[in-house]
Amino acid sequence: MKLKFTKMHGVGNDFVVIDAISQSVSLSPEVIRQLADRHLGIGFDQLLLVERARGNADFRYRIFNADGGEVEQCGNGARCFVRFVHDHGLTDQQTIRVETIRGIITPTLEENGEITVNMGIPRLDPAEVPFTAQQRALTYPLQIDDHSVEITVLSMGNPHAVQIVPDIELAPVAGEGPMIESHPAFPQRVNAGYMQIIDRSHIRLRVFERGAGETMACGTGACAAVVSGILRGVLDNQVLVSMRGGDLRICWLGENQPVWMTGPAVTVFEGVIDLRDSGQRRRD
Ligand SMILES: N[C@@H](CCC[C@H](N)C(=O)O)C(=O)O
Repeated sequence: MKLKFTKMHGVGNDFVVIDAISQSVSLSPEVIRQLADRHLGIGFDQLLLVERARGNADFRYRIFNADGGEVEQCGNGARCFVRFVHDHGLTDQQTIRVETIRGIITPTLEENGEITVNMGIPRLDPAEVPFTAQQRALTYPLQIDDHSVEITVLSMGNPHAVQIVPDIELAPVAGEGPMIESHPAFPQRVNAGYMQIIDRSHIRLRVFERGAGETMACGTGACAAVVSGILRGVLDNQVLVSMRGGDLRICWLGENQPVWMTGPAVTVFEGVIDLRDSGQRRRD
């Protein structure tokens, strides 16, 4: 079966986006893992499926990590989704309503080509993350091997654990990130964020993503880090988040308010892949 796809990125977080409205698409987790392989497949952090809405939204949007698991939310993916449906003539609306597993998001294509997304209200109750703490707290100690880290835990539709570090370049993202990601306190695993405060309106951020490893940028991670910094009293309401792949602008006015994210989305190339060949790309 031949499948048309578009390779895109949002500040370096890369995607394969597939129109599942005009093509019939059924991808097992194993095929997604093969396609995600950067040597034997196409290579991506996440795969996005553009589908017809089931309710009264304009589209449905499904997100799969490179490990083949379906997840609830993806900030950089939401911006690429908007660029994709516009470039492919699937809509001419500036603001579109998109169904995700965790409800509807409403991204807007701005005049300058950037995309602003209402990412929804952050969930701070541990049970909603999910996180095993009994009560809500500003930060929680998390025991990792022989040391403990102080994390803020919240859901942006997907789970995040954010810690403040003095220097992002020295943060133990590769060594510690996987241990936080699969810590038993997070029954559905978690995205592990490391934030360096530059000043009250600027942070640097690295994220070890659940199901994908460290990425060049994480949109929901940027939202979670800013919410964490505002709750801790070290950030203002509007923050520039600098990641290895580029910058996002995040705005949050406080509890029970949605988080707003603005940034670019870029198409890299269009392609066609023959899924009948994908079994031969396996390493095992
Ligand atoms: N890169 C994304 C987040 C993708 C999902 C995440 N890895 C998860 O498992 O929750 C973003 O830009 O938000």
